[in-house]
Amino acid sequence: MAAAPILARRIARSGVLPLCCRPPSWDRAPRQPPGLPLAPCRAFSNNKIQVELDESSGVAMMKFKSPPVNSLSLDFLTEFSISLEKLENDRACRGVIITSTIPKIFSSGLDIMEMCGKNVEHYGEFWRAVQEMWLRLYGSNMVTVAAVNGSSPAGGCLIALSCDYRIMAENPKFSIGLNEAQLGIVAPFWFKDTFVNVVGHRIAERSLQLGSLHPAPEALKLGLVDELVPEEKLLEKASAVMARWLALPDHARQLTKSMMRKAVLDHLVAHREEDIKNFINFISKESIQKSLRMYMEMLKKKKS
Ligand SMILES: CC/C=C\C/C=C\C/C=C\C=C\CC(=O)SCCNC(=O)CCNC(=O)[C@H](O)C(C)(C)COP(=O)(O)OP(=O)(O)OC[C@H]1O[C@@H](n2cnc3c(N)ncnc32)[C@H](O)[C@@H]1OP(=O)(O)O
Repeated sequence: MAAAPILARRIARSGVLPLCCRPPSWDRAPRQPPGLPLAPCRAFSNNKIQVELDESSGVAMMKFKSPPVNSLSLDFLTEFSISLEKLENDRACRGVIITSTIPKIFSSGLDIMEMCGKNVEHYGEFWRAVQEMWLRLYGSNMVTVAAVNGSSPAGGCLIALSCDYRIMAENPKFSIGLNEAQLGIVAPFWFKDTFVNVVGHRIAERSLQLGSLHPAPEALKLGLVDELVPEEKLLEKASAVMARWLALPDHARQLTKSMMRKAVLDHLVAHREEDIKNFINFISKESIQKSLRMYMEMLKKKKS
């Protein structure tokens, strides 16, 4: 995936500072008092995502911190891809736990405002960033564990589905699923394939057609998440799961993961430009724009 030049152009246009141009990122970990041994921890943080790598375990903790709801805007997606790329290229990093700093929300999915009332160039750029994020996460060599500590609709669910293991807080008020149909839009084939690979064809077909958001206990029954734990135990459990996965030799686990995911990844790589065109045609339709506007209005009314 030769994404670097594309990312660089996008960052330049979006105004988000690339990590490589910021003050040396690995220096931003808290300084140790003199005399104490250095903690084997490196941290970097950008506007919307914070990452801390524990070098002794090889595990990075990635926390989404984009209020109010961690929606996946173009800037967020760019930062996410850059963070994943940095960790992927860091020999000290073998696994990443993904979670959120926002109470009750893991991620609200793609930022609907990025898909409303914009021009064709913007839609193309946005969709390429969505693809890139997924290609990096689903195709990652690292062990990826989602610690889902809040609601996780649509694109948020895709992030969790793209990880190797999903642990969710056992709060029945938190829900997860690919609810695109409820917005009057269609989950693209690679969202669908990722979903099918986790829950199987029948459950995916029913859930996608109904645009279902499954409360945590139901998500567990369907196999959409692997386990539920009390919220306060989520990160501890994620670390324990990570340690179990990291006990295996990397090369064997990585080759197995790649064997399981290759067909789905290759499908998008082979049809990337066509997929972007389809998205642009679809999202530019007046009827789809109207559905999205109505959905946003409904969200706002729900508040008042
Ligand atoms: C043929 C096919 C070819 C190609 C493919 C074509 C199309 C595929 C296209 C797109 C695929 C999209 C996938 C997606 O991810 S779409 C996004 C789906 N997301 C949702 O439905 C989530 C909606 N949000 C909620 O349900 C809730 O906000 C919540 C549960 C996440 C949080 O609830 P709260 O009560 O805590 O907070 P709210 O008051 O509702 O929200 C706060 C604030 O945030 C705004 N907001 C919420 N979600 C989004 C979002 N996804 N994007 C942008 N903005 C969002 C919300 O409006 C509030 O704003 P204000 O404070 O009122 O300004």
